[in-house]
Amino acid sequence: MSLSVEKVSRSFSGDVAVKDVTFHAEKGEVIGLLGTSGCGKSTVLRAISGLDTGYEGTIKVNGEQSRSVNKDLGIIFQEARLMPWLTVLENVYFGLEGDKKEKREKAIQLLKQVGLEGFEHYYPKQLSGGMAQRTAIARALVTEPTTLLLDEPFSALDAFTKLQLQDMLLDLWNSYRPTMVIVTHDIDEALYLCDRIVILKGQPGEVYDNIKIRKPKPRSKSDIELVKMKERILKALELGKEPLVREA
Ligand SMILES: Nc1ncnc2c1ncn2[C@@H]1O[C@H](COP(=O)(O)OP(=O)(O)OP(=O)(O)O)[C@@H](O)[C@H]1O
Repeated sequence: MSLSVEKVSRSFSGDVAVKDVTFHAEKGEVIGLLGTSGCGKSTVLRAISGLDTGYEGTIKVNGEQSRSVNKDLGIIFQEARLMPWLTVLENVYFGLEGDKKEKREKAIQLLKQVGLEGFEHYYPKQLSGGMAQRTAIARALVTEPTTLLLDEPFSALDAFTKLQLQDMLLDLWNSYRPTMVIVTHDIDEALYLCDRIVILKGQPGEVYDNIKIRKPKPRSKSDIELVKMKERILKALELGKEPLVREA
């Protein structure tokens, strides 16, 4: 098991934000954490990342208990969070250790893969939102993490750029095969990218449904099975209180 989240609960000042959240990912599996605003998606992701350690329960990444920020993890946020005084290239290799020439070569290769060849010496203020996010994705992948955590990575982008970056992420996943957890509000995005969708619901947020998607990728957005799953997810987000399925 590449990622195991077992009965994770988190309270803030006595208020329970998420309760007994459990799900698992095989190596290279792409998990979508889906749910309405405030149900605790980012709270769960922060616990997995090791940025937050105040939770109850157990999280294991590659079999190891995760209680601190881990080199095996790459994190991508909604905003690119680049360092403004560094170039695109320097931002990408900043966290790498070792020989400078090798670091630069690795970063240049990643920048090529995210479509930023020729922009290596730009500064963040010269980039569009999509270019900044491409840089952030290159930075997260340059260390070749086994696990990539993405917190609403495309939600600040325009619709067209978002579709382009979803395809780019699929290509990168094909090259590096990290296990991924993507927090999103966007059902279409989850159905396009994910092998499993975990639906959180309620306050405190609990796992309401856990749907395995066996369709090979890339997928057609009008695929009839995916359309049916979308209906199931919409229903899950609107109706009912009891969990449907713990894990398919
Ligand atoms: N550091 C914190 N201190 C206090 N409360 C917090 C903290 N982090 C999260 N919460 C609370 O936990 C609950 C879940 O928040 P979280 O951001 O995880 O939800 P979310 O599903 O990611 O929401 P959104 O989709 O709007 O980003 C909310 O009620 C939020 O106010």
